[in-house]
Amino acid sequence: MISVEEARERIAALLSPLEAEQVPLAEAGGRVLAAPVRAARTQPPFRTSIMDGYAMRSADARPGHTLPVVGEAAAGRAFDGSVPAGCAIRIFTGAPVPDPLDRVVIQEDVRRDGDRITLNNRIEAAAFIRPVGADFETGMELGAPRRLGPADIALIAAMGVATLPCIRQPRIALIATGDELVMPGAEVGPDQIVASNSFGLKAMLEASGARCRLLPIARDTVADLQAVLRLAEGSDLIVTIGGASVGDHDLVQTAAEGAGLSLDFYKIAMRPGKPLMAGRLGDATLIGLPGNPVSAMVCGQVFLRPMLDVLAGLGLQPMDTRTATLTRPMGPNGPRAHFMRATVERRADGLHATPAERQDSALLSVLSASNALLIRPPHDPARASGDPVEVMQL
Ligand SMILES: Nc1nc2c(c(=O)[nH]1)N[C@H]1C(S)=C(S)[C@@H](COP(=O)(O)OP(=O)(O)OC[C@H]3O[C@@H](n4cnc5c(N)ncnc54)[C@H](O)[C@@H]3O)O[C@H]1N2
Ligand code: MOO
Repeated sequence: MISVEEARERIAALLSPLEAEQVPLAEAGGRVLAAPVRAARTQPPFRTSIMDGYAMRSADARPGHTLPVVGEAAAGRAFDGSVPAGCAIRIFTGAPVPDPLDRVVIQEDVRRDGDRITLNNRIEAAAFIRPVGADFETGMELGAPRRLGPADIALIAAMGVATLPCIRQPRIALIATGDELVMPGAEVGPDQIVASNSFGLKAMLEASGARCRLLPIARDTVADLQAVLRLAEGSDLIVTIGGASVGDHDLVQTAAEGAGLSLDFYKIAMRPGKPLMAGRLGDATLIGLPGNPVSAMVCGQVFLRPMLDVLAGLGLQPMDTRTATLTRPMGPNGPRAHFMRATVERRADGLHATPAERQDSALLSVLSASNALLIRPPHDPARASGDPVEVMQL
C-alpha cells in the first residue's frame, strides 16, 4: 500500500493542464487565468480629488483666507475653464483636479457665503489629491497562472479588460455503482439505499470550479459498468464510486481494465479510503473511490479537489493543514493514516480539535456535523489531551 502523499503525487502525474478559452469577465470569478493580462489604461487616469471640498493652489490654502469660487468639478464632469490665482472651485470626490490646482480643502474646513469661501483657522494639512497612475499604469501585468478571486476580477475590470484567457473547466463524470442504489426521490426497495456520494462529490467539485455529469447508476455487472464507462467519454476525469474492494461484486477494476484501463495503483495506507485506485482510461484519468459514503467524500477532499489545481496548471498544492490542540485523548493509530472527522473551534489561545466519537466511514451525519479532518500519521502513538495535532478544515 502506498502512502497518501505518494497517491496524491501519482494521480497528479496522470493529469495534464487543460487548454485555455476566452471567458467574459463577468464569468471569470474562480477561474484560472491562463496567460497574463495587461492594463489597457492607467488608473486613475487624471489627478483625482479624494474628498468633497474646494480645490485651489496650495499657496492660497492659508487658514482664515477668503477665496471666490469660480466653478465646479464633479465625478464624470470635469471643470474645463481656467482658475485664476487666488480663486477656488467647488470639487467633489472622484472629480479631476484641474491644473495647476494642487490642494483640496475639505468642506468641513470651510465656511461658505454665496460665491466665496473662508478657510477655517485650522485646516487639514493633506492635499487630498490622488496622483495619476497611483493604482496602476497602462501595460501593468497580472501574472498567470492564477486563480481569480473577487479582488482580481475588480482589478481586471478597472484595467479595461472585458474578456480574458482562462483554463477551461474540467469535465468530470461521476459514476455511482451498486445493485443496492436508487436515486434520491425514487422508490427504495427493502434491500436498497439511496445513492448519496455522487451528489456530495458533485457539490464539492462544482464549488471548486469543475463541471460534473452524474451518469446513470451502474449495476454490479462488468457489462453494465462498461456501458456506463462508455457514457463517460469526453470527460477529463472519470470518478467511480464503490465496487472497489475485494468482494465478489466489486467489479469496477475488472470492468475498467476490460475497457482499457491502465492501472497506476490500487490501495493506499489511508483510513478511510484504503481501496482507492487510479489509472488512465482512453483520454481520461480514472479514479476509483471506495463506496462508503464518508470514504468517498474524504477521498474527494484529499485527492479530487487538489487535482482541479493540477488540471488548471497550478500544480499540486500541499495539503492545507494547521496545528490544533487536542481536547481529548486518543489511543494509538494503526498502519494507515487516519483522517478523522473532527470539530475544530477557535479559542483565544488558538485552534482546538475534538475528534468525533464515532469514526465509522458510513456515517454522513457525523461528517456533516464536522468541520475538519484530524490527520494522524500511520503508527501515531497514543495522544493526550493538550497534544498538538494536524487538522484540515472542511
Ligand atoms: N474483506 C474485506 N472487505 C472490505 C475491505 C477489505 O479490505 N477487505 N475494505 C473495506 C473498506 S475499507 C471499504 S471503504 C469498503 C469499500 O468497498 P467498495 O468500494 O467496494 O464499496 P461497496 O462495497 O460498493 O460499498 C460500500 C458501502 O457503501 C455503500 N455505497 C456504495 N456506493 C454508494 C453511493 N454512491 N452512495 C451511498 N452509499 C454507497 C454501499 O451500499 C455499501 O454499504 O469495503 C470494505 N470491505
Ligand atoms: O477505507 Mo474504508 O474507506 O476504511 O471505510
